[in-house]
Amino acid sequence: MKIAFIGGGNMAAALIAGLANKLTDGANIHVADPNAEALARLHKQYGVTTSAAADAALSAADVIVLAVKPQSMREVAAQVLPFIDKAKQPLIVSIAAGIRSADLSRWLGGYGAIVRCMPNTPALIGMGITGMVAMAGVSAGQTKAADDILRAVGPTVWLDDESKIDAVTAVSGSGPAYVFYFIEAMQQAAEEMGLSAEQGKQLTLATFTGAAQLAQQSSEPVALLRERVTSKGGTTYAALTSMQGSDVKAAIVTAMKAAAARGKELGDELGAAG
Ligand SMILES: NC(=O)C1=CN([C@@H]2O[C@H](COP(=O)(O)OP(=O)(O)OC[C@H]3O[C@@H](n4cnc5c(N)ncnc54)[C@H](O)[C@@H]3O)[C@@H](O)[C@H]2O)C=CC1
Ligand SMILES: O=C(O)[C@@H]1CCC=N1
Repeated sequence: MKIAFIGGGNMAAALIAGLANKLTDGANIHVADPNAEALARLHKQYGVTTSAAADAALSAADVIVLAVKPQSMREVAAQVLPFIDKAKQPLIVSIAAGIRSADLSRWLGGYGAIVRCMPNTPALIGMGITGMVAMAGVSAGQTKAADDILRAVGPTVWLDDESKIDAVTAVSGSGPAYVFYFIEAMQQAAEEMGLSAEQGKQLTLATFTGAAQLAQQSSEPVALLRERVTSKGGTTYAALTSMQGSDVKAAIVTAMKAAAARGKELGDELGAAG
């Protein structure tokens, strides 16, 4: 499979790490990006071919992954359009937050073979997860190709309704940042209570990994796992009572709804143009 990436930034690099020399040879991956340093790094690490902008190399691609910022998608669609081989009908995969398939299709002159995805950065170590949805014009073979590409970096969750992808963005797309934020807070507390930075990091990260694995492997609800840690009148009870006093759960729910609302707003704002 020949895959072209338009945009070779954080998320593209994470996807390429999972794909190159696994699903397909590095030499079968082309990356177009004006950032010469990013291209040099990707070429050195994976043997991908590169160019400073969308060019004729795209015509050979079976799949074109659009991995630029949502604000650049309309301009990038115009740059890509002349190089889409209409007879070949390559699959377009968009990973941009907010950008709706219908708007991208319009910017690509009414193109129908589009899959919209929301991956996340743990893809870099093969532990990502991606929500995805296909436009009606996507063939079964192309759906499988999109699934193969994203599954190279973790499980995929197919949606029946594109509007749900804003919720996926709020949960798993942005989610790693919430987890890192929680880790930062726990590390800060560990240090404030006299542990070294290294000890705080080790204890916090092992706790996150262990708790996540336990939740994953257990058939019991996560609330029950939480209750098992929480002895009445004990230390965990003191911490959770403090969190409830600050309404931490409600704050997290509100924050995630803000992420989903921003995804929809990006779609409204950017999709309205042209
Ligand atoms: N970073 C994340 O955790 C996630 C990001 N996304 C989506 O992935 C997309 C990319 O995000 P990041 O990789 O984080 O951004 P980034 O800023 O790291 O990468 C964007 C890249 O696009 C390049 N670029 C800009 N204009 C271009 C053009 N005309 N042609 C080719 N390349 C061009 C930039 O030089 C840059 O290297 C965004 O739409 C974002 O919504 C989706 C899921 C998770
Ligand atoms: O923050 C963002 O907009 C992107 C989409 C999901 C993660 N990063």
